[in-house]
Amino acid sequence: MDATIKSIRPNKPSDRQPESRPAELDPAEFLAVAVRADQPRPARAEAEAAVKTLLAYIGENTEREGLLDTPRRVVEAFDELYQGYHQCPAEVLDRTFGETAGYDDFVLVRDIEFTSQCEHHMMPFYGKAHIAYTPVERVVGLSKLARLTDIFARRLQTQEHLTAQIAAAIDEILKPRGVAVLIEAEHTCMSVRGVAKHGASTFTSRFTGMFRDNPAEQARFLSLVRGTTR
Ligand SMILES: Nc1nc2c(ncn2[C@@H]2O[C@H](COP(=O)(O)OP(=O)(O)OP(=O)(O)O)[C@@H](O)[C@H]2O)c(=O)[nH]1
Ligand SMILES: [Zn+2]
Repeated sequence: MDATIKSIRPNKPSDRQPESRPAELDPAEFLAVAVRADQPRPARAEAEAAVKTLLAYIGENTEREGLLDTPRRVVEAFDELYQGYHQCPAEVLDRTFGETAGYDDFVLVRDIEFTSQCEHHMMPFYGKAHIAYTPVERVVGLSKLARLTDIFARRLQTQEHLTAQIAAAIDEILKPRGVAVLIEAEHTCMSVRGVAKHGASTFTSRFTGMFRDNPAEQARFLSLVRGTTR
């Protein structure tokens, strides 16, 4: 059985949205730092105690030598995996360059590796993001598209939400002629637990502006992503 989910197809006219940004996306979530400095959060010691509780829950002896430092390590790993809550997408795309010699095609960065955590099970999903945008006069540093991907990936996510947030941030901040984002990923909550299907890939895409309105541009983006130029 082919478990691959493919949601990519050129938009039919009836699919076109008048707004490039989906209504459910709040600019506060894709433009700003997600955790405000004044937001109350549990102390680190409380987080470590919670890890100890989970260890006891699975039946472990929390006092054995090999586990003594585990709560600290887990909380440190969380700090790393979820650092995107403290990072600002708008700042990453802040620096642009104007000397483009009138460049007027889209810019595509393909195969941006990422790891994110699914918000249903807090288990990793990982894969590649492919991002294109068509600049208006100014371009952004290429690495910034990868940095933007990491900011959103290092938060609890669904793949659909991650895809939409990346597109919305680029759309809102750079105001390009269009954005195309395609993400392909494997979800460990689906491969190592639950239905346990290894190798199933999930594809999600978001097109705005000229990519949304012009199926030929979508097709050109998709063929470049697949490595087959037209
Ligand atoms: N749409 C979407 N679903 C996801 C994503 N990550 C995980 N899921 C799914 O979230 C669903 C949660 O379903 P529930 O029935 O509430 O939870 P569950 O009992 O653990 O489901 P199973 O995984 O089927 O065992 C599962 O079908 C997951 O495969 C994602 O990024 N997008
Ligand atoms: Zn999951």
